[in-house]
Amino acid sequence: MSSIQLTHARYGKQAVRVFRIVREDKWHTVVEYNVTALLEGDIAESYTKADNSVIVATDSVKNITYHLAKTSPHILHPERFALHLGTYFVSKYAHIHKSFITVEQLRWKRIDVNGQENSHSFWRDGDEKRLVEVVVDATQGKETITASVSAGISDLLVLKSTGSAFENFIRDEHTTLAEVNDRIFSTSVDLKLTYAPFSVTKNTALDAFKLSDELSAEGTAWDGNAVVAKARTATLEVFAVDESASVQATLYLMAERILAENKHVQTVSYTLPNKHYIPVDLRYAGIDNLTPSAAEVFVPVSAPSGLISATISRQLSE
Ligand SMILES: O=c1[nH]c(=O)c2[nH]c(=O)[nH]c2[nH]1
Repeated sequence: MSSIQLTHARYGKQAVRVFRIVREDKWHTVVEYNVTALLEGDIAESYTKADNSVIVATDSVKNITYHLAKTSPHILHPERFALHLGTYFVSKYAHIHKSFITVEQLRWKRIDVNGQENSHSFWRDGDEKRLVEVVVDATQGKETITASVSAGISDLLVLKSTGSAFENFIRDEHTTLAEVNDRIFSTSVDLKLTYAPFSVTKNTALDAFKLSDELSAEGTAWDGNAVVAKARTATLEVFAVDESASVQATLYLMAERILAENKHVQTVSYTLPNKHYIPVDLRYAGIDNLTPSAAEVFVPVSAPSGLISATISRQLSE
């Protein structure tokens, strides 16, 4: 008889919804996060022997998440909060060797009243999310903990009405698509940046968490709010001004600019659906709506869409 074994085990809480107000007198700042916190370690017997004595209840995982949302000085910085939370789990529990924290931040933007930012009123600025993924790895022991951080954005919907062509692709017996030198280009940007792994020290303080000066310098994962904001600007600006030969070519230019502007970013990954807009054929009415310069009425096609993705990495020797 063949034997079986547990080859992978990870558990925790997902979709922990956290809303936090930070008050500086009457000036309020708010964040809304969806947090997932998953754990690995010496937990096999909870699966194989029904032994719950190794389980930090997922309810406790949720409680720790809310506790830190109250006490962590880093709550307004999703990378820092995720690092604090992930390091806490592997530091507090001897048998937990790895934590996986993801934070999805929703967009609350301050309302402008007569050109002035209101101190306590916000609006939901679209479906875009800011994403952070942190893995805290203590499998080499609690004195040599390493953290890996990736961060980015998802669901940033963009469209340009010209400055995009698609020509010179393979034409064979399967081809029906016409070449176009002017088309609509629309995509929903998913962007992920990764940083080189770094070491963190064991930390069970619920109200403090620090990295070295070097690891918390400008442009590091610790500075993620600024890095992601800059990457977002680069994405939008390149998208807007590039005379796009294809989604692929524009994607590469965006990633190239992010790597050039952010020396601590190691890799840039984009996933870009090509959200097609098809000019309506009005020839039956004697109207030209098909030649690119005359195309004004389009059908937004929700499916299928192209799907273009790539990862662009910094050469290790750089
Ligand atoms: O930018 C594009 N890349 C493609 O690979 C592709 N394929 C396609 O049909 N249209 C497009 N557009």
